[in-house]
Amino acid sequence: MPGYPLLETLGVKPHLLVLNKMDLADLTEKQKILQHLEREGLKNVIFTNCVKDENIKQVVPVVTELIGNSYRYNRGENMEFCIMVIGVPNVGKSSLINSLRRQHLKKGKATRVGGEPGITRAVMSRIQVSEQPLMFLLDTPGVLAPRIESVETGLKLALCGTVLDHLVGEETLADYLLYTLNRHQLFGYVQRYGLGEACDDVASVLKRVAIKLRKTQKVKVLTGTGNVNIIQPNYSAAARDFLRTFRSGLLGPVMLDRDILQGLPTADPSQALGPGDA
Ligand SMILES: Nc1nc2c(ncn2[C@@H]2O[C@H](COP(=O)(O)OP(=O)(O)OP(=O)(O)O)[C@@H](O)[C@H]2O)c(=O)[nH]1
Repeated sequence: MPGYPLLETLGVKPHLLVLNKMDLADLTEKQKILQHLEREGLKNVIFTNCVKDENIKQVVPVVTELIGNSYRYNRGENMEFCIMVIGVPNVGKSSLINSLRRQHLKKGKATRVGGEPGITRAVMSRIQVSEQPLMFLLDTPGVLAPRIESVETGLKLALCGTVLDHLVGEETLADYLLYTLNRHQLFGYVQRYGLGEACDDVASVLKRVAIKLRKTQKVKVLTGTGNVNIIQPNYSAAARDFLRTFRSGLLGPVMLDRDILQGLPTADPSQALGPGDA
């Protein structure tokens, strides 16, 4: 995500950037991502998948080391670690806490998870995630920067489900999704919806999606000679399905911020560009 306004506020505190939902991201250019983040002052980065508990075991040791190396103001002999989980809505903050508990305490859910932004409504009491060291996490409601730097950044955030879809408009988002898939040459949607070939007209794509899902509705049209019933695709339902399919990874992993990485030198020349990265 471009811009880390919280970094200024948190600058003095040790912090770890957890990039979750790694299963949905195209990490072909992982080194470039890390380089870019380092240039922004973010050195401690872990990619995770909280659904499959991937890389979760790295979190506690890294956090322990970071705190160990930091100035322990007001801590005295208190050996407890209390850490705040901060991030945009729907990024997986609650899932991270639950995953850490599964890994370290063999305990399940402590905090509610949901597929929509805004599931966590209030700062909850601290939740234990590790015994040795004794570590507590505070789940917080998702936050977005008060000002989004550009319309495109806003659309990327919306595509990731950080705002409720209807606030942007499902069809607008579906249009941006189609544009993104075509730009990244991710043509999985062509076969999935039986389109025959890539298409940049969102209405045509949504029509196919609606027909495939049988999401069509009868509409009465008044003509000069009387009423006629016509079958119309349910574009909203089709747009919702298109977005859901993308967000579950079925249209392939994507790196939405690829444009930001372009122009950065590739650290490892053996890292060939993947299909769609031309
Ligand atoms: N594919 C994938 N989905 C994930 C991952 N982590 C969480 N999710 C899903 O993302 C959705 C949001 O997860 P939450 O943990 O509720 O996110 P949150 O950041 O706490 O959300 P808010 O409370 O709205 O701020 C849920 O449907 C999770 O199952 C992941 O690593 N990969």
